[in-house]
Amino acid sequence: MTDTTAPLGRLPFCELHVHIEGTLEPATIFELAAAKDIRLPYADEAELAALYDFSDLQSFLDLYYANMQVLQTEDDFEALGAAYLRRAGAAGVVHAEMFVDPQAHSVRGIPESVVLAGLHRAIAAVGAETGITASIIVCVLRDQPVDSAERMLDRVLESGFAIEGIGLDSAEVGYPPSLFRSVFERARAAGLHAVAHAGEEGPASYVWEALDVLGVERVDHGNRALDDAALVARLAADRIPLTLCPLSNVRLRVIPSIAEFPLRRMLDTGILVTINSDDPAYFGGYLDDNLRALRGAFDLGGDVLGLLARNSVEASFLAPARKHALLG
Ligand code: HPA
Ligand SMILES: [Zn+2]
Repeated sequence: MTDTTAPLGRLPFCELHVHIEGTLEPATIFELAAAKDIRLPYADEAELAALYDFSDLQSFLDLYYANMQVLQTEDDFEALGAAYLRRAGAAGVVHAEMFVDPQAHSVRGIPESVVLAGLHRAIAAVGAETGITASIIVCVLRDQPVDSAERMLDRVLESGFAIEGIGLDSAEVGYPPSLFRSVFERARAAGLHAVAHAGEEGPASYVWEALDVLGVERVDHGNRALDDAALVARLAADRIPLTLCPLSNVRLRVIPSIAEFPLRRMLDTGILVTINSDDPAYFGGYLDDNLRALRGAFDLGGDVLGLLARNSVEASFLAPARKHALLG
């Protein structure tokens, strides 16, 4: 019998694909709404939870953006970030690179500086408490105009807050990465790392564009890369990591069930794959829950878990000395 109770064990994992707004738990949505006198369109948590039955990425995004209305102040973003970091740290995550969607907040009148100040307070507070480290990757909403992304980047850079990188997320099909060439060029010139969601619902050609037009160093999801042998060879040869998200793939119907998650195929190609939670409050679990689901489905041995932990460290943007210390 495989022991599925302690999936992270003592292995040091980095989480590289988690949307901080996707850690907003139903109970917190109701608490924040009550505190602010916001009328939610659901009577209680059970009615909200019943909506977490998604048919595709867009059906999830509609709820994800609607629920963000309860996030308004620096304190709200601090509490959101702190709750995630405590939860992740308790499961054994030693470092997290957290996505945030500034345009989803600025459109509601909440400046980038408020969002970033709250998240930085959370990183400092929980870091001091537990030793976990974290950084922030600001994501461009690819279904919004390029001009909106340019202004978001301007304001993030002007804010002076430390930012690890730029990413690309939201509705994928119909919004190829190449639309955002100029934004990514400026971000990389400003010293930011670059990543992008590609090949979750969109085709392998979007993964090529993310690499060759945006210059990304990691691809988020990237499942559809398996459709293209030349792309697989490129990802493996250049050691471009994929940040895979098993429970997300099941809940957004990218795959029919966890048993179809292409972990073995991915590992066999030699691509540097990592396991992540994406939007844990929406998709049924945090990083440890994702690993537990994989262990339940695939009878993974300690060797594979060890490899996934090492890959997560290698794929992170941590300084070489810290990587070395974590890799032992
Ligand atoms: O899984 C996702 N895909 C694209 N955009 C997102 N924004 C939050 N989660 C996701
Ligand atoms: Zn994602």
